[in-house]
Amino acid sequence: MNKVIKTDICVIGAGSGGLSVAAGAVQMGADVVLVEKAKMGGDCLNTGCVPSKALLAAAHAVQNARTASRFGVTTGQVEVNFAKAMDHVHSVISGIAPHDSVERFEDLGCTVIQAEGRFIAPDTLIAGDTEIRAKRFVIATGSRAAVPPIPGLDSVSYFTNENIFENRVCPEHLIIVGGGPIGLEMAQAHQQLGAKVTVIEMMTILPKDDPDMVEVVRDAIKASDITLYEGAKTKEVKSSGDKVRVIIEHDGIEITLEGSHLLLATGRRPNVENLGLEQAGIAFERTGISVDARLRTSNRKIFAIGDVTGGLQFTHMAGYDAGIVIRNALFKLPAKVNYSAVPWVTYTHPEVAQVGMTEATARARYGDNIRVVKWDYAENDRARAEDDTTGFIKVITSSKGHILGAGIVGRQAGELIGVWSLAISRKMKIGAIAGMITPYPTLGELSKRVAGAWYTPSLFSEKTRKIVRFLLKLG
Ligand SMILES: Cc1cc2nc3c(=O)[nH]c(=O)nc-3n(C[C@H](O)[C@H](O)[C@H](O)COP(=O)(O)OP(=O)(O)OC[C@H]3O[C@@H](n4cnc5c(N)ncnc54)[C@H](O)[C@@H]3O)c2cc1C
Ligand SMILES: NC(=O)c1ccc[n+]([C@@H]2O[C@H](COP(=O)([O-])OP(=O)(O)OC[C@H]3O[C@@H](n4cnc5c(N)ncnc54)[C@H](O)[C@@H]3O)[C@@H](O)[C@H]2O)c1
Repeated sequence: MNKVIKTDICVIGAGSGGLSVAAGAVQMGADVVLVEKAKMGGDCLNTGCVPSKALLAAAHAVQNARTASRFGVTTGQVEVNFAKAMDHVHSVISGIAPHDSVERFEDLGCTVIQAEGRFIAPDTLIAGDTEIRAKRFVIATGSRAAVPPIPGLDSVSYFTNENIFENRVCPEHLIIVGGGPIGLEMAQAHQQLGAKVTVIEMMTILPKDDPDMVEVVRDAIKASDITLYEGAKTKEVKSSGDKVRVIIEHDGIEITLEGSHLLLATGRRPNVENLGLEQAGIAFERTGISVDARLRTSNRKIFAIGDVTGGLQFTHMAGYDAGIVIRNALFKLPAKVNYSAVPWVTYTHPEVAQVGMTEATARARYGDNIRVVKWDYAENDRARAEDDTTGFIKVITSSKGHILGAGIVGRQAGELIGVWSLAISRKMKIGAIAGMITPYPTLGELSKRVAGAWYTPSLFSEKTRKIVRFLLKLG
């Protein structure tokens, strides 16, 4: 006989999205049941953002040591203990884990059930031996690595984001299929930690980003000894003793690569299986659960948020979605998502950050009725002081100066994009950024200078000179 719980909100999945809804809802007075079948914290904490950025931090430490001689610092031979780098990764995860733990959520007042959730009716979920009847459900079951249909893949062992952070031996030669954010972040991390790395991308790397910015990353990757094949077809994978062979076709030529390890970083699949979506009357597609602008599924009492909806798959988006659901489910407000000011960052060196429209999107929508301004890192004194002048900031505005989008490629691009997110979400004009006082010398001055560049043609024009000369004559 199943135990029956009646509750206000039942959240399925304790990752970035589910935890945000549960924590918010319970602290605002709702009865909340949280169902998680694996580790609390989901992908971001255990197999995504946190371990990848921690590994990159270790890799950057190595790179800084290797290149310190340009500052007159002698380090001697730089040695990497790969297992200790992974210890760092896991200590960061352990440090954050209490915040996402069962104990914390139970202390907040949630009922946490550690089992797989599956709908058996439009208003009932079963998890272990508990039947949960909720006024509202929130599906936040995330996504997993997509495994492409490459012949031979089932005969070799390979990494995905789910197991690569368990590896404690530096790969001799890591072959990565996929040149998106996961592929490139892992490529640089492993290359800097001492592995030989090859990336195979079927189209172009970072296909969702501005090609001008991607060009800067491509140059950096090629300069760093990572071998990159773009427009390459992965035809077959074979094992060869303790090695893996990957046969690709590139520029009409067949190439056999031999590596010690293989990583698949070829996109994501939403976790929609075994959820009983049909029993709950929830429509879904291969790309994810279909939702309206209020994040309601086709069963209006059930919401879906984060990666499982197949939209922009970022932790901050799952968190944003959670806020929309809380307003709808708890406060009965018809809050709708607005994705016009969503930033994203790929943490390569140089970093790539984007918010709002890219130049291509803006041109597709407004034709030539836009303005594009750029400013180089090479013109920034702080970037010079730190001997890291690669990159630029690019801002796209309407002809009247409304900010439509901004992209930054270079050092700390991710830290710099925030001001542009705020500007776009608050519908600011470029003058607001140009008028801002930024401390000297900071990379933040890049934003002010690019905004200033918007005014340069009119500010230093013959017309302005005539007006100034006239006014000065008045005494
Ligand atoms: C390598 C990597 C690096 C990344 N780096 C970044 C980054 O730097 N910045 C960024 O913003 N994003 C990053 N992401 C993306 C980010 O991790 C995801 O967008 C985010 O975790 C999505 O949150 P979510 O709540 O939708 O899903 P998840 O965090 O995946 O949580 C879903 C949870 O649901 C559980 N679950 C699934 N099915 C059931 C079920 N039937 N019953 C019970 N529980 C279930 C799962 O076990 C999981 O814990 C990265 C992803 C990867 C893979
Ligand atoms: N810094 C970040 O915020 C960050 C970092 C990592 C991941 N993520 C999130 O996770 C998602 C997944 O990352 P991802 O890099 O796996 O996916 P992705 O979809 O962004 O990129 C996958 C890449 O693999 C290529 N590809 C697909 N099949 C291939 C094949 N058979 N052979 C060669 N190339 C192939 C695609 O053309 C694409 O360029 C991202 O879109 C993002 O939402 C974010």
